[in-house]
Amino acid sequence: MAPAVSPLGPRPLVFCGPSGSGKSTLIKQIMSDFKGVFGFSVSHTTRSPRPGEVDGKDYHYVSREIMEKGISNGEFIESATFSDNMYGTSKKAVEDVQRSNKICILDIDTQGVKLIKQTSLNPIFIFMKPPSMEVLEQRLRGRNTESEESLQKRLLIAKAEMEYGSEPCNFDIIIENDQLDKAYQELKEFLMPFIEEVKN
Ligand SMILES: Nc1ncnc2c1ncn2[C@@H]1O[C@H](COP(=O)(O)OP(=O)(O)OP(=O)(O)O)[C@@H](O)[C@H]1O
Ligand SMILES: Nc1nc2c(ncn2[C@@H]2O[C@H](COP(=O)(O)O)[C@@H](O)[C@H]2O)c(=O)[nH]1
Repeated sequence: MAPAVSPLGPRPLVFCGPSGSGKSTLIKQIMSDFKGVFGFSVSHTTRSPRPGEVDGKDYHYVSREIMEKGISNGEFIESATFSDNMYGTSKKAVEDVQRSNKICILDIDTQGVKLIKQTSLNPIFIFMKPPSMEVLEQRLRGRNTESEESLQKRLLIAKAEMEYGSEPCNFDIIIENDQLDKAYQELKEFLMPFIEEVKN
């Protein structure tokens, strides 16, 4: 049975796309330009924090044991293993944002998207596409957050995610993130009706 999610507040947004496609960059920009409109669903993960990441803001960093316990207690809407680490969206993370009447933003992988589609959350699905696999690799390397092993795993997963992203009807919009400004304008234009609804 699909997990129950309370239909609170505005429709959430699900951002998906290969690691390095620019999801966090665009999410941060839209949240900063429209303060008070969006709230981020802070996921749980078993991966270690990167320099600059803040516990409770970027992720809830937890042990595998805690994560597994939470999942078996039914605390998560969805969860997945991505490149050897566990990630998951707790019901609380989404409900906390929805209760404040903000648009809840989820940043999740394609496994999570498939699971969310089986719930009553009814979000808008946005796929962030890099201009090419070569550019994706350059950007991931440039971010300097991954070991060579992790980078190769992420690039392998990216191929499958690109296929899922390009299948018709899996996403409400596919945004190619080539020039950052252009991708941001496209995102902003798409989201404007939802932003206006929350502001009014
Ligand atoms: N249009 C762009 N042009 C050049 N660099 C970009 C562009 N968009 C994002 N980047 C850079 O690419 C890197 C990856 O972006 P980002 O971290 O936002 O990706 P992500 O999709 O959130 O990745 P992950 O899923 O691993 O968290 C960052 O260093 C970011 O600054
Ligand atoms: N299914 C889920 N995927 C998630 C969640 N939080 C993040 N992610 C995705 O994991 C990868 C890797 O993220 P990173 O921060 O280690 O680079 C990326 O695709 C995220 O979108 C989640 O709660 N559930």
